[in-house]
Amino acid sequence: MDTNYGMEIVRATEIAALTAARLQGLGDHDHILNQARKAITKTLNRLHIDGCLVNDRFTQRKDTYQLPSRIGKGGEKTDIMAVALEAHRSAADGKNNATSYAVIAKEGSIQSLPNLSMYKIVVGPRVGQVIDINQPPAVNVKRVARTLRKYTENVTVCILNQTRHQKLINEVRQCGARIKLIEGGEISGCLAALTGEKADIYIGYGYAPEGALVAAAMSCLGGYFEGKIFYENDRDKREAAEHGIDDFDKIFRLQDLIRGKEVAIAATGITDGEFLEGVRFTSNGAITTSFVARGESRTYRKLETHHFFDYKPVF
Ligand SMILES: O=P(O)(O)OC[C@H]1O[C@](O)(COP(=O)(O)O)[C@@H](O)[C@@H]1O
Repeated sequence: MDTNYGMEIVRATEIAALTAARLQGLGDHDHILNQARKAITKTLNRLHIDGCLVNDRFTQRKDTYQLPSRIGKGGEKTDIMAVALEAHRSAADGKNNATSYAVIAKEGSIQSLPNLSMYKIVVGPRVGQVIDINQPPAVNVKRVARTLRKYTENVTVCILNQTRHQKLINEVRQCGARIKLIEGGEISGCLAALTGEKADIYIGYGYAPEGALVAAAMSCLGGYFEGKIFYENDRDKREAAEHGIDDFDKIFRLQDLIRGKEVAIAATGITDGEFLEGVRFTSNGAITTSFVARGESRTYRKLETHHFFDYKPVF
């Protein structure tokens, strides 16, 4: 891509984060999600791109504001993913881990995925390709421990707090590793494992489209990912086939989800999370924490942005 779009899309995640943070804790799940989606759309639409929206989990969901299928003012053809507000229930309930994400990539390079569950294992570049999704969690945790030269007891496994993860949680407990249980926001849990700052490995079910976003981050930061779509019935398989998926046992890895290095990702924290701090309001504005990364250069920026509402009339 001709432009470093990372610095452009971070403005959109910042605006979505500021918008959502204003509604944090008010308890209205749909409203906060819709407002964040409107805000990110407005800013992304100012970009000089002809962006094709892919992997929006809320497409066709009734009562949810719909992002347009083409984004931008026109220009370079790109793919674009926008998760205006991940963990919207957490944000509406005033809980942790709500984050805004956007990804821009060369046209046709992002795999379109069905709106189905995906089991994922994510590790950072210091761990690399030692994991195997077909092995039990304890085996993978022990491989991570060995590679990082840590005692298993000192390995931190990030898991979403869901009832269907109880077996996983028990197995990890039995092997002695530490657990970081998060209430929502699997992407931020995966990114925590990628950077290795707050977790060493992420394991568990989430949505398939989120897998592509994690893969985009991995194209920029390194790391290793394996994901398997969970099919409950033939209808799920037909849905996957519409996205060009015909191998229903396929293990998805980075190169299956993001083709090439021409990708940029931005994220801004809304509530405090595993990966980024949430929005902090001040007497005259707010401070946001974001990260921006680009696949081609692997440059990774962490930004603290000071917003002054006197000069941002929309707030
Ligand atoms: O519990 P479920 O329905 O499998 O949902 C898992 C999903 O929930 C989340 O934690 C939060 O989802 P939302 O962004 O829709 O609020 C995602 O990160 C994750 O993919």
